[in-house]
Amino acid sequence: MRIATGARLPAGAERVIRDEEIVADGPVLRCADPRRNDVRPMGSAWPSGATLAAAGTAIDPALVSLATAAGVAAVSARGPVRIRLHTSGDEVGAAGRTGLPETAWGPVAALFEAAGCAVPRGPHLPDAPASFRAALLPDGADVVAIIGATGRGAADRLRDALDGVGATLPVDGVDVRPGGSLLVATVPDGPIVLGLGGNPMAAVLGAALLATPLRAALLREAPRAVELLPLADANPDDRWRMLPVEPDGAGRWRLPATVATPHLRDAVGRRAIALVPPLARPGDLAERLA
Ligand SMILES: Nc1nc2c(c(=O)[nH]1)N[C@H]1C(S)=C(S)[C@@H](COP(=O)(O)OP(=O)(O)OC[C@H]3O[C@@H](n4cnc5c(N)ncnc54)[C@H](O)[C@@H]3O)O[C@H]1N2
Ligand code: MOO
Repeated sequence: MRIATGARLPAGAERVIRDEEIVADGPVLRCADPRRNDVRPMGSAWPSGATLAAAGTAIDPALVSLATAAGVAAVSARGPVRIRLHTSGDEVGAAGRTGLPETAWGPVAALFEAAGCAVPRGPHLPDAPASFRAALLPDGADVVAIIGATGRGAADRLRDALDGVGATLPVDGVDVRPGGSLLVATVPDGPIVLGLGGNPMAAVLGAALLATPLRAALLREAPRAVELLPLADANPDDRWRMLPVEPDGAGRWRLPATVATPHLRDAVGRRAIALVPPLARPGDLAERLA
């Protein structure tokens, strides 16, 4: 009897032989190999009760497909991490010669979104204590991220606002540049607060550094190995650097010669962001952050 691939086994049949394995001998169909059998018994892919993905596995399209194949109609999941993202500073977005165009929210949001986070836009925060105090109020966001105001300048109200709500700062600056001026604070009964350096490149690189570990910690994901990129160029700097990088087409990754922080010129078209060790030489490895 002829059946289509994937059809149910007809009642009484014992074997399924592929069309190309069959030799027709008049009305009789013969199979050269007597062991050949293409029946796929129900439940043969994995034993009943098997764990198909460990707890803490990130949900990706393959996992959704696998759950569907296994007849699993619902899974319980954590996330996505909700990051309310604000810009700050009186000069940012202001009209006239003192104003600067706002150029950091979009790329920072894109980075957090690429890491699987939901990124609602918070209001722009003028340099006034009340605006920063309001931003720290809980509203269901897991994280409040603020671009700018990490510094200790007269206009930087974030630290005062954090003091006012009794926040602690587990991270207050990271020895890496650019973008090392970032801070991470926890507010009692409130959100986690990220302060990202205000220069757009600093904000983007700081977000790249924090996005994946933050998501992994908040969602209690199973730890995963980092991705390492072999470098095509040296890092002459004796400090850690975060840099937009691009493949050289021969298995290594090129570093930009310079990185300006007030704009993203040196990030345009770059396929990854790497954390490059001090004095790295060509062939050394750098962690891929994004
Ligand atoms: N006395 C010192 N001042 C500064 C130093 C320093 O070492 N000593 N470091 C500079 C560096 S590097 C950085 S990064 C910043 C970090 O300070 P903040 O995080 O408080 O950043 P802001 O002062 O708010 O902004 C810095 C710069 O970026 C512009 N900005 C801010 N937000 C945006 C936006 N959304 N779009 C476009 N541009 C933005 C802002 O106008 C400032 O020009 O501290 C430096 N100062
Ligand atoms: O440290 Mo700033 O973060 O270099 O631009």
